[in-house]
Amino acid sequence: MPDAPITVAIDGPSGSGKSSVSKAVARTLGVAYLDTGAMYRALAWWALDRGLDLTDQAAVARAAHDLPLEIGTDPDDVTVRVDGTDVTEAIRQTRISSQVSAVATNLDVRAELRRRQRELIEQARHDHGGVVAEGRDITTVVAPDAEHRILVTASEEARLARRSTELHGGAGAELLAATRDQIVRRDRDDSTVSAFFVPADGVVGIDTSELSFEESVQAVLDVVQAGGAGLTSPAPLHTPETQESR
Ligand SMILES: Nc1ncnc2c1ncn2[C@@H]1O[C@H](COP(=O)(O)OP(=O)(O)O)[C@@H](O)[C@H]1O
Ligand SMILES: Nc1ccn([C@H]2C[C@H](O)[C@@H](COP(=O)(O)OP(=O)(O)O)O2)c(=O)n1
Repeated sequence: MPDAPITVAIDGPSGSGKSSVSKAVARTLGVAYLDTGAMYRALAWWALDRGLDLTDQAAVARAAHDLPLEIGTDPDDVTVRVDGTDVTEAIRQTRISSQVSAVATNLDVRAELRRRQRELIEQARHDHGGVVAEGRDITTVVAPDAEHRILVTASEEARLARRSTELHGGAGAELLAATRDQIVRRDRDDSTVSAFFVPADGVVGIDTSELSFEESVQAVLDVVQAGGAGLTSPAPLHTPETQESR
């Protein structure tokens, strides 16, 4: 645990590596991990489960206020529950990925989830000495006062190849085409409400296109340590075998 509470805010487009890298960084620093994208996904899942039309902005905003969400902030147990149902796997389905932007571009939804995210960050700082929080607007809107702010990017080509390999086990032409909607179209929609392609003032950009997973984790840790994480004894990096992917 760090000497003084830290928040590491990490943003980036889909497939840049922010979730897997953030989780590994949280483990290494011994702090909590907050996947804010999982909160938008959980709301999309719940709204669909209740038969809502995701384009009905008022109904989805009401659902955001009522959402009975429990989200784990332990990097080794990122279970997401909605009204007691474990939706950890279900929220990663293509059905959700392809529709979640309709929820994430709803400004009333964003205000409510932002409020919850700030509470979770404060609680993690108090209970666990800090948090690595990742998403699209953490460095700019949710936690602009974070001790460390990083934008993780990668070329469109690298991001498509990673997601295709993760979802379909390969990155051939057909598989890349099938993945395009989930990366390119979704980022285009999401970028209408958040700026996550270019680092804002004071945010450090890390391009992972040419980096291995371990190098990406190290690059983030270097930024945190250069900024003074107040660590007593950093834990060793996790080996590739223990890396979790989604
Ligand atoms: N630097 C990297 N090099 C190669 N693959 C990576 C790298 N970072 C992440 N990955 C892999 O790419 C996939 C997408 O990463 P993920 O963390 O889910 O991205 P994001 O949260 O930005 O959408 C995962 O399978 C992950 O293991
Ligand atoms: N802070 C955030 C986090 C995610 N979102 C949106 C953007 C995405 O379409 C969804 C899901 O985010 P998630 O990070 O799980 O997406 P990836 O699959 O990692 O690209 O939520 C957001 O608008 N703001």
